Amino acid sequence: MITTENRVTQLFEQHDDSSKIMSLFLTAGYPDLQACVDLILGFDENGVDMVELGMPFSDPLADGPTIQYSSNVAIEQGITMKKILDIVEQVRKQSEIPIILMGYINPVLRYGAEDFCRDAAEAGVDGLIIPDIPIEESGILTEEAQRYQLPIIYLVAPNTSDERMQKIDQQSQGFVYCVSVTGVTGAREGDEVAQSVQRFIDRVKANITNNPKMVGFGIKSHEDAQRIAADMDGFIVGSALIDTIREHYPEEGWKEQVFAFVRSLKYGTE
Ligand SMILES: O=P(O)(O)OC[C@@H](O)[C@@H](O)c1c[nH]c2ccccc12
Repeated sequence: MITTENRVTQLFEQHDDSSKIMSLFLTAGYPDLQACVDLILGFDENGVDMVELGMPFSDPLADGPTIQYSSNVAIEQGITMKKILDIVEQVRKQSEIPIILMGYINPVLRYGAEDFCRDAAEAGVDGLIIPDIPIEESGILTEEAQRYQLPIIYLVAPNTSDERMQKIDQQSQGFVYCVSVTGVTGAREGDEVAQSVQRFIDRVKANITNNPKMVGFGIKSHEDAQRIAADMDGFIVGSALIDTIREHYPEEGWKEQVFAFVRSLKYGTE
């Protein structure tokens, strides 16, 4: 159990039902280090409730082309674990927005599980999502995460059985990440996501009763989000955000373009 109040826990406790919680996934160090800090600070002022900061990895098995692209940009510019934690530290000087680190286990173990959890907690990280550790293998991180009061958030997907969803719900802390489609990340065309997703959402509702539920994958507009997250606590957008950054960076006024997109995701077109 996480004992002291954590920013993620607080977010869900204090949130009223008037709107869905919006979490954005941004690759750490994309489009460059300083811009990444500026974006997160701006998110806080433009309706974003939580940030998933992606730790770039050279072999990202679940990432679609957009996120792979942003990871490659960050890696080419020399992103490291230390620099990722620096980003969080910089943000924490000015903002209390909940930040979750998301990435693969390999770089975490290379850094050292204990050192990683300690440094992450000290920098002001509020939780971890490590998609490639299943609950059965979470022992490599749980004790350390617990020691530094870092919730570990687990994922469910359409191919997760009812029974397994219940197990994951028992172990997950903070919320459960509901991946709405099987396959890699990325904005999908038309109604593809909404149509296939309802059965999954119904199973999520029946089996995940302990934790708040966030839904992600393929959401690219306010309308998508309202439809897909109707029965969820909130939604996560990654690729559509990164595509928007890619479209405008570094032209003049690029950040304002990105923030306008972010507001439209949360509130609809102004
Ligand atoms: O990009 P999308 O389709 O908007 O979905 C978010 C997703 O990319 C982000 O949360 C994520 C990035 N890498 C992942 C690996 C596994 C699960 C989820 C993720």
